[in-house]
Amino acid sequence: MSANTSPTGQQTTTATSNDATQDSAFLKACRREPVPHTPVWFMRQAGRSLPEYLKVREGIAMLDSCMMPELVTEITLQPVRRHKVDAAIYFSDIVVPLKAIGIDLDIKPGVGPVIAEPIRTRADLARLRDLTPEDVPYVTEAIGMLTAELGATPLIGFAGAPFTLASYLVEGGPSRNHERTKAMMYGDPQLWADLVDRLAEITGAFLKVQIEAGASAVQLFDSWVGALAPADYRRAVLPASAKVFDAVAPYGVPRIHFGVGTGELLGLMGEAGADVVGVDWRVPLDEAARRVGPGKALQGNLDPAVLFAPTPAVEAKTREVLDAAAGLEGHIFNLGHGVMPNMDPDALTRLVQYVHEQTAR
Ligand SMILES: Cc1c2[nH]c(c1CCC(=O)O)Cc1[nH]c(c(CCC(=O)O)c1C)Cc1[nH]c(c(CCC(=O)O)c1C)Cc1[nH]c(c(C)c1CCC(=O)O)C2
Repeated sequence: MSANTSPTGQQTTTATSNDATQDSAFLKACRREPVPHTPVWFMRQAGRSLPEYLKVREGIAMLDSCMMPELVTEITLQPVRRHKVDAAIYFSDIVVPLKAIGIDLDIKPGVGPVIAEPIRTRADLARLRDLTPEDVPYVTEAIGMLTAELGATPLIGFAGAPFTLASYLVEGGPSRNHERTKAMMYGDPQLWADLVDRLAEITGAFLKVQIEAGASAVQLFDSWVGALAPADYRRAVLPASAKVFDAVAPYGVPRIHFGVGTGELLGLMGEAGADVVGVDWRVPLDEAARRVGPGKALQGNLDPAVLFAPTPAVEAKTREVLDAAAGLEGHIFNLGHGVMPNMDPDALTRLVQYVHEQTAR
């Protein structure tokens, strides 16, 4: 590692300045440079299906675990050791920055984030104060430990995008139809715009903390934005997501943008400012590339449920993904959404090996 100067003028020692990390297949693919093999990582690879994860998490609540740097380091490293994936993703959750600024919330096992007092009025907005690095000291500490341990393997930082965070905050928890969220978006456009703008500020600040600490790429999860039509996305969401990407642009680290059911939004999600667009399994990657347009890498997109089929079927479906990606300038292999809790970890390890073998150049 060597010292470099961050856009804020501070001297930092980060993984972004590590030549071996910069030469990794993952970062090369993000930059659309030639790679020795197609890089692979899995959304939600940390935790969930790994017995060693369940063991270290025993008796520790999800949100508490996110604030324990040594535990975060161990959990983040587990899938790298086991599966030999090409990148690590920082173990945390999209609601951590909200908790850090004082929003009363919890992550309920089997349910997801639950907000004690939802954000529904202009007065409620005042509870969404700015986030500073001092609010999340455990993030800086854990990422420092991680980049030292990871060596050449890049660390991906992440955050929830304004729409997906707003949905949890307005609904008060997980939602199938996002009724209250859309009611605010259509019924009080100014309040909605102010809410997502506030969330963009917080999210941008949270990603900056992760990059300053040593993350070499960031992913913005807009998991539930596929619920919107393109015109509504363009008007009510794109400006806020673009603000997040603009906030981290000066660092020059690759920015990945992902959502589920976003086939009709892929072009707009690229326009919001991503360098890499994540694609779920519903759109083949060659078609996704046409929708996104030139100048961006793609990430995806094996249907996670395929991992429950026998190995020959997994390999056949993986081959389809690789064939569709053959003409792309930059491809990062991933699932079309996250690892599921009851997935066989060995199937994931075999999948990494298979993609590496099939794409060795
Ligand atoms: C929508 C969303 C959330 N959190 C996240 C998203 C976006 C990704 C996506 O679309 O899947 C992102 C997330 N959450 C978690 C990570 C860490 C990295 C990783 O797992 O690889 C990441 C990247 C840990 C977690 N976040 C959560 C767990 C499981 C809880 C536990 O292990 O106790 C983990 C490992 C909890 C959580 N948190 C959230 C949900 C829907 C859940 C699942 C609830 C459940 O089914 O139990 C909100």
